[in-house]
Amino acid sequence: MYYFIVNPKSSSGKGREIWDTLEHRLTSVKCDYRVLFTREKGHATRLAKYISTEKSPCVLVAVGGDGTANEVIYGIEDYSKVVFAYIPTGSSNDLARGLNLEKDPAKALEAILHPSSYHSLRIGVSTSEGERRNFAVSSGIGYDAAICHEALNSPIKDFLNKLKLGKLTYTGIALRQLLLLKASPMDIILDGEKKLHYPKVYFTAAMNLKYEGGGFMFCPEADSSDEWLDIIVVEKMSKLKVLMALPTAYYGKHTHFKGIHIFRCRRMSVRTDRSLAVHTDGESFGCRDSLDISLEAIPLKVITG
Ligand SMILES: Nc1ncnc2c1ncn2[C@@H]1O[C@H](COP(=O)(O)OP(=O)(O)OP(=O)(O)O)[C@@H](O)[C@H]1O
Repeated sequence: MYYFIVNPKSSSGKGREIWDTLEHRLTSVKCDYRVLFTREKGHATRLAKYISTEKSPCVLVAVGGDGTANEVIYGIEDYSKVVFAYIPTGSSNDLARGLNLEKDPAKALEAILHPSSYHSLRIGVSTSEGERRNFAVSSGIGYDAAICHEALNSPIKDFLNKLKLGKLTYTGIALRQLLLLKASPMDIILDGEKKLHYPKVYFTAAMNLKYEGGGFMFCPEADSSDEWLDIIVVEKMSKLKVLMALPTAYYGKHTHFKGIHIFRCRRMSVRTDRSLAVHTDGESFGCRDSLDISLEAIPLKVITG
């Protein structure tokens, strides 16, 4: 049985239109399915929790942007009871890009109805002050999260999505946030052993997949099926240099810049002297001065083709 959790408001309202086309196909092939529409932030998590506990085993399909996929995964209580699938209808598409999923919704649906390949996706966990969030793509603190926080409430995103230029939202906001950006001291501990102190950090992100922010390949070696988190720390650069490094990150060539560090670990703790924006898969996890990141022990089975 297929359960579809659809965010009709994804990609500034286009999610509903895309779903109507997909549903036409589902009814024509007489597929056994149920659809549930999200009504507000956090609703996809509640729906996924209900389906994965009451209706499993099943295929649980998130239809929306990275935020909807994140909320659905966060709601799955027991990864061994569901197969997860994803139809991207958002603007940043980092989950689909990172897992090499079909980006065209109609083709993605065909792959889900006739699956031939699966991926064991290790899910990341961010915790802070007793709260936790899961992530499939990445979780970051500082500049990258400040961009996400602004994008979540941006009228520019709606406007550019309507012009099919949604990806530009993040570029525009990234430039604005760069002007406002203040570097912060950060203490970073990797696997409880390696202690790092950087006096002027712009951001630190734990990457489960290669891309975040709509295609920035921040950690070119990240592999979500392994037991490692790939970490990027960007520190002690002039803003002009950050501006020069950012476009090269689309191709993963930024790692040669002095001040950009890449690490691998199973656990990371970050401490700062003031609260900074935090994101999980581009969704806000508030502002925090402490953040602990690790990976779930059991992988989630994902249809990839
Ligand atoms: N019915 C709804 N009305 C308003 N917001 C919703 C609704 N359903 C879900 N949301 C929220 O919409 C936000 C954005 O969703 P999502 O990420 O799926 O789409 P997107 O922003 O278009 O895509 P992307 O993240 O790839 O840019 C999420 O925070 C989600 O919780």
